[in-house]
Amino acid sequence: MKTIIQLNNITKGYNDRQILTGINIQVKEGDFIAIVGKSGAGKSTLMNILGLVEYWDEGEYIYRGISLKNKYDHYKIRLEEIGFVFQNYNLISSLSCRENILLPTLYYGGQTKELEKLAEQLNISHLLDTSVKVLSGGEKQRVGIARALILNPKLIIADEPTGNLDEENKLIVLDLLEKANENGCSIILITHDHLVAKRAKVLLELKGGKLHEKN
Ligand SMILES: Nc1ncnc2c1ncn2[C@@H]1O[C@H](COP(=O)(O)OP(=O)(O)OP(=O)(O)O)[C@@H](O)[C@H]1O
Repeated sequence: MKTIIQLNNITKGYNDRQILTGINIQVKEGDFIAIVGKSGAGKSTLMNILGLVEYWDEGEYIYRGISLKNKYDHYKIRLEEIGFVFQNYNLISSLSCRENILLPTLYYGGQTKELEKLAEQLNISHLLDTSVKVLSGGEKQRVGIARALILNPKLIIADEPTGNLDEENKLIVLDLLEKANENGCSIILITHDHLVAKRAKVLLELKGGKLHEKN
């Protein structure tokens, strides 16, 4: 399988405090990677760097064989290749589900997934014209996943996607991520939940600013 992202010895600190001390990871096509680690270990920081929303200090970020320049906005890769899912959903509450899902397409004239079909797969067709304000957590996260998938990303980066969900909705969201993975989308997620971690193909722990394989 082809490598999408490779990080070599990536470091990151805030105010002289080193958070990531040497991150090495390869994200390949078809991967489903879970990252666990204590609170404050730097998991979100790592995800933000992987998703090109935050800069790194030292080390190399290689995207599909090309070494990316630090301190440069790689918005095109972020927009066209990566879908984000968040624990607190990050939906715009004044908009409907349909409008939220279509947000990434406003800046992009390329190939999008058919909204109706996607909504059907995620079982939110009946909610498309409803305000996201009135949705349950599980429904909100399904809208969040639809928004992440609308531009056919190659990679989904999910920061605690099931953290706010009850058991039933957790399983629904996990099944949806697994289905996206079967359809060729690589997944990398952070979780505190061992059940979620077990469903991933690769489990890594962030500890002491480095990633360690965990079985
Ligand atoms: N923008 C920032 N400026 C200063 N410090 C920051 C910033 N972002 C994160 N930190 C610090 O970096 C450390 C790692 O934060 P991060 O959110 O990556 O951890 P985490 O492993 O995701 O934690 P949690 O599981 O609690 O969400 C924390 O001590 C945090 O306070």
